Amino acid sequence: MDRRQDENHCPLREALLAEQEHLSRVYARLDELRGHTAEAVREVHARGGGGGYAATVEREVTAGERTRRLALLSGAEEGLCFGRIDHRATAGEPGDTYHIGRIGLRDGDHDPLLIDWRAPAARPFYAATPVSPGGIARRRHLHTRGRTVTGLDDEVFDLDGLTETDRRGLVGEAALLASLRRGRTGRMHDIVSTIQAEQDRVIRSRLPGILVVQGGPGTGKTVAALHRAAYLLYTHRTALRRRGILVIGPNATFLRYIGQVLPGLGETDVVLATVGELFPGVRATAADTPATAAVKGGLRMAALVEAAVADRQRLPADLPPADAGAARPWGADDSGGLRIATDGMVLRADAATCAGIRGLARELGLPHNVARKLFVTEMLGVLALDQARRLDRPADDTDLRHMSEALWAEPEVRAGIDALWPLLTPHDLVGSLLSDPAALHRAGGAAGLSPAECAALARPAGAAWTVEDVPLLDEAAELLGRDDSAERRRARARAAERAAQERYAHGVLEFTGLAEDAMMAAGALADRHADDGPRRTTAERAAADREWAYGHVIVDEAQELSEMAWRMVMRRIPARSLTVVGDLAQTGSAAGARSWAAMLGRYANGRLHEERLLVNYRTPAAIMAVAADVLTATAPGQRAPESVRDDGDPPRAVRMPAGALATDLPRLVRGEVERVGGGSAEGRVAVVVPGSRHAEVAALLPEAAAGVGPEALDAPVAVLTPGAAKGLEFDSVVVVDPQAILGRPPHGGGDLYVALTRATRRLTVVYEGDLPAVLARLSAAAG
Ligand SMILES: Nc1ncnc2c1ncn2[C@@H]1O[C@H](COP(=O)(O)OP(=O)(O)OP(=O)(O)O)[C@@H](O)[C@H]1O
Repeated sequence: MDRRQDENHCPLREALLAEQEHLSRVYARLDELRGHTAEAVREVHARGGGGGYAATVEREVTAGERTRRLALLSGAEEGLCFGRIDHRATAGEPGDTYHIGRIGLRDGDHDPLLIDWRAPAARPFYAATPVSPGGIARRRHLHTRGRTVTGLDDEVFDLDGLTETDRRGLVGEAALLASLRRGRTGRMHDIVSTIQAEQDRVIRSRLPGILVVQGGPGTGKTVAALHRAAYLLYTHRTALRRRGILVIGPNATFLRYIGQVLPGLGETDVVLATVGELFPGVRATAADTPATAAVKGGLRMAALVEAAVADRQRLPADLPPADAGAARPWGADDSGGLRIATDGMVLRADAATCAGIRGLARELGLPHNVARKLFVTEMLGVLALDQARRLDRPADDTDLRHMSEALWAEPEVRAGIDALWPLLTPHDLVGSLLSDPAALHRAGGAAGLSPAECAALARPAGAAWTVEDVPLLDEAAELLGRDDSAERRRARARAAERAAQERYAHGVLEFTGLAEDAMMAAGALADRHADDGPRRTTAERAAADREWAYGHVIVDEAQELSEMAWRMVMRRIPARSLTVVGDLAQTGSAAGARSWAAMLGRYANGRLHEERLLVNYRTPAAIMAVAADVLTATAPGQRAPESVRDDGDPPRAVRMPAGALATDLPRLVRGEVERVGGGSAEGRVAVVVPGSRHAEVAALLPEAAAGVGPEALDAPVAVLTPGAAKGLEFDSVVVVDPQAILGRPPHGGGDLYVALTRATRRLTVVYEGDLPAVLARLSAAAG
């Protein structure tokens, strides 16, 4: 707080009055624009449904734009204006003053009333520091409740006569700290009014290339990444609205935790997904064991899947024998050729011919299912020729083509050729590979896997997909491709029609004046009319399409992604425009990252840029000191962030013998609920337990949300494993059995570090026997 501010001092009252006057003008303008826009939406709907295609398109463009605008204006009520910057006076001329807010507004004369926080003119509000004020004389934070100004918080940058130390002391932390001390609600909030300079650098980084944001727990990586999405959509609206932004998070709970931030900022063209959901049609949530995950996440799996595809392109001699007693009309003959009994005769293709056709099809370098077309055509040609010979019937090319077609209609012929080069789905290929130890060893051998590694991959047929399987499915889809020639013929016809529609849409955009706005690209508009199906947003279309190329991808908790997962993610973003946020000290997955360069360098083409966030905004210093000890002991190369908060209660350790857990733990947890929230919606408690004890502890706390699903965010108490707690935060955290958490391979130290750093106010560690040595600071505290 500016030290000149004091309740009895006139300048403050005057300043409050002046700000109130401005805020009232801003809200009056907002109301006015809402009224106009609502009226405009009503007007376009009132035009009715007549007028044919042209009128429908025009109506839809206009209605869509106006509705979007109305939603933006309606969503900007709370905290609409939160700051102001005063530029330095120059040559006797007063400097410009701008008010900063959630959206941009101009008055009736088009003069700016409010600058959107993402606009270049707002940048100094976030970037100015006492050392480099960037032409700013003062930054003011406005505190408001509803439409009333309740307080001011000034940082003065050109106050002569202050020492450097005094200037640093002026940095207005009041607004930030007030925001950080609020109780947690189970939902992340936006931070537009208090973005810090180091975070602002991340948010406004250039669009192209891979930006890695490495930062310890609570440094605002997630929240900065989400604001970056909003900033990019604002700054590169045309390109990104069309292609959308994909945000990848670690689990459904986390996605729900962050889910309100972007809509809260007025942005909806964003797909939120976990790695387990990136393959359309599969929603994997189960995880493999660390040993299996370590093998499955490695890049050699790409070679393994490739070898598995090649293994399904067989020669007759490779075909598995028919089951005992089940005679098959097709199979290998004595010399390794193909024999097919059909329509009263036996047709043959010798071994060398089959090998030659397979070689030809492979040489095409096309995906398996696409190259199959050539394999089938050639094999049918050979069989048709054999048939003609056996019938002693001369046949020209036209006859042979007809005979081939007739043969393809015979089930035995189809089955015989399918056995050599089957049409495969990714599900067939990966499912049958993992449940067939012999096939695993063949493909594994070709990919350089040891027998033990192949054995680690094996599992029963029909097992549910795991998160680690999803990149394999994606890899398989890539290698298998689709035989889409018929589809392509239809697409060519549609494309011609669409080109005509796009030309028409251009006309509509110009006519309605929206072309200028660039909010609606003609292509996107034409897309919406290209089929008769339900109208879908960019986000919906992108989520359903495996081959969708996004405009930007944000990956949170990125340290958990394996090499194979990154391969899959990179297919979604051929332009390689990514924001990757994570903390190498928190890696829990056996196949996760140990170095960003090692994980991502191969995709970056020299454009890998790393930013570091070093200040922890979540965890009070006393709790962070406990976590830092764990980090030092278990990951000596990593550095814990500095806490900005020194409030909160002293962390404590509570010894609870096994026999007392059933009565004492529920009592302790109830006490925490009372302390942090008194039963109100604000104030939340997490009990973090090792995976091996989750069920046992959850059973002791029946009122808690024990699932790992999003419902964990709705109850006042959640029982979570360290993995499920990743990225979340709670007012009070109770860590049960730290020794077992520490002991879990491969990254028990990282897991305990994650668990301890979820707390915003209170930390309790419940242990049996002796407290682990890495938590010695706690026993001193308890003593
Ligand atoms: N500038 C800021 N103003 C207000 N709150 C902030 C700011 N920066 C971060 N926070 C708050 O700090 C908390 C931690 O932020 P966030 O979850 O983004 O950290 P993180 O680096 O992703 O942590 P972790 O690695 O533990 O997942 C959140 O409650 C966030 O809202």
